[in-house]
Amino acid sequence: FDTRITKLLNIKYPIIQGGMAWVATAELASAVSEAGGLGVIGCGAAPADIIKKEIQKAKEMTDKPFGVNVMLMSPFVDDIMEMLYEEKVSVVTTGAGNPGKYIEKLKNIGTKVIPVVPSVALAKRMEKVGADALIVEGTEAGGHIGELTTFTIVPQVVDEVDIPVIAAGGIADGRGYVAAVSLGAEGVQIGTRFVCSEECIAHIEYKNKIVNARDRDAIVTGRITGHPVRIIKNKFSKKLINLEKDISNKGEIDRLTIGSYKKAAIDGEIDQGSVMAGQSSGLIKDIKNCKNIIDDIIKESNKVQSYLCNI
Ligand SMILES: O=C(O)COc1ccc(-c2c[nH]c(CNC(=O)Nc3ncc(Sc4ccccn4)s3)n2)cc1
Repeated sequence: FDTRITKLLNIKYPIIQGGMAWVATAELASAVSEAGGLGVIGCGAAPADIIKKEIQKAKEMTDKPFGVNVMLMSPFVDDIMEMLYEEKVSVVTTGAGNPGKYIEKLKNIGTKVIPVVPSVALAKRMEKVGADALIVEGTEAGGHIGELTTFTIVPQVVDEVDIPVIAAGGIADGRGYVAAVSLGAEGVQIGTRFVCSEECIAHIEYKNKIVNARDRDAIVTGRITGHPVRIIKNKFSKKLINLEKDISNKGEIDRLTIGSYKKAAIDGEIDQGSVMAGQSSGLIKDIKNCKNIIDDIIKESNKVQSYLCNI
């Protein structure tokens, strides 16, 4: 499983855990890193001191590398970056924006910078401003998404950049890992699958909603506000879909969506909150610990690869 990603990040397997707001805490990140992947603490829209505490906790829970994911639409993004210049974590991933103005300072302190990009144009721009690698995320992913599928956007970016590509969006098992590598990726980022892990502090109702979800339950809302977000169908999503019939509800939709993720993910109000999850929800049938999640991906990918060698 040695790729430029395992070398760049000094990890055993090129499996990155998605840094999801609220639920990607030190417990989850350290469990993934201990299991040989890269655990990632999710900043979401939290203030810098809260994230600093999570980083300290992770440093006590594992000696292995872990990362921090910065959601660039957070009102606290500048404070978070200032704190990260001090903390010197090994990896920073970014989402929902362009991290161009922070990359140089992070790289100067030895932090690897890996932006999530949903398109070729942004991928080329990020390579030009010094990204160490790219997480190329397909529309299958949960939360804030682009419009292109993993299957099509990953090879197009691989063809256009020289830095390593990590595929994300819809990957939850060994088949997805092997498929991503076939498309030219040198690693995968996995989010929804890790929400349904024992170590993740997400509410059990949120985990069960994902486990019980079927193939067509992870729908997209917010396209009309310019912030498409993939969530699992529930009473709340039906309310959003109704509001979307009238563009004048734009502000209300955004406010409802961002503010209500905690309600589902932490408080377990899975009918009245936004249950952010990807289309891989239909593949996820159990809740298991991070070591088993990673070991099962590796075992299944070995099986798939030996099968591929014989066809
Ligand atoms: O062109 C530019 O300046 C930036 O363009 C981009 C557009 C999209 C992305 C992107 C897509 N996916 C990701 C990584 N994933 C995510 O960021 N997932 C998220 N889930 C919930 C979030 S909170 C939120 C934020 C906005 C609206 C609603 N909710 S952020 N980044 C990255 C860059």
